[in-house]
Amino acid sequence: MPKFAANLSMMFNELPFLDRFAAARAAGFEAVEFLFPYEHPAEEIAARLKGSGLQNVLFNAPPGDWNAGERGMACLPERRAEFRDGIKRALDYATALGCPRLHVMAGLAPAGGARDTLLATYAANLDFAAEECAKASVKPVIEPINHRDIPGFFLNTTAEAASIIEALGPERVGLQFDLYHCQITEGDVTRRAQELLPFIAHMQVADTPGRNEPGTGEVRWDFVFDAIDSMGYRGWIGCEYRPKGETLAGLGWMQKYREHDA
Ligand SMILES: O=C(O)C(=O)[C@@H](O)CO
Ligand SMILES: [Mg+2]
Repeated sequence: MPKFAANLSMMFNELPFLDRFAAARAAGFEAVEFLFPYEHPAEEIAARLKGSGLQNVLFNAPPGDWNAGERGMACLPERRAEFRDGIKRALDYATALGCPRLHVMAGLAPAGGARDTLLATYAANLDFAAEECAKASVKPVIEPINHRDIPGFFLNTTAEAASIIEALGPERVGLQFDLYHCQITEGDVTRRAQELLPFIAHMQVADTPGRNEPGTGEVRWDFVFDAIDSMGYRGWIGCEYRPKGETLAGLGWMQKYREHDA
């Protein structure tokens, strides 16, 4: 049975961030993910997790100046020191929150930047992240992102991600397989999931093209989730979608997975 985690950066936006934990638990979730915890003390988030009986299964390393458009810095040669500091900061949070996965965003490829240099920086930074994460029993994950949502993002395809992971060692760095991005960039999502299964350490989902709940767009999710389950994926699937209306009203698609569980 697929296991779904609520993405608290996108879901339950009717509430302030810290109140979304209890709301997710009341809606039946047992796990949550979010983009960035850094505006809140780790102890405060840990208390919300404990108080709601939730586990935190994923969050992101500091991305640089998000409001200025930055989307990570792992591929940026001149940001290596900042990248390293960010990984250490993220691991302090991961330790406090008991979180097993850390999403390390590649960043935007600078105009005119030589791809070989960016790739070498990306690999070296991920190697550093893998070393540090291993000490904290955390697995860093990388995610190919479509060019429509983040134009210029350095990592776009699952093939690129797989070749980087293969070089670094799939036991050290995993794939964050976001079916929404894959459907936009590549399609063929169940075949991709099957081929990439040995690399996948976390999944995320939203329907396409609107990035809303499963069932609001073009994909037949019953088929996809059954296929993912049958192929033996037992990790978390983060609900990284923007609810079309109120979060709770849009959770009908999950009902059959809960009823099956009972
Ligand atoms: O956008 C996504 O997809 C993510 O998973 C985020 O972590 C990065 O924007
Ligand atoms: Mg994602």
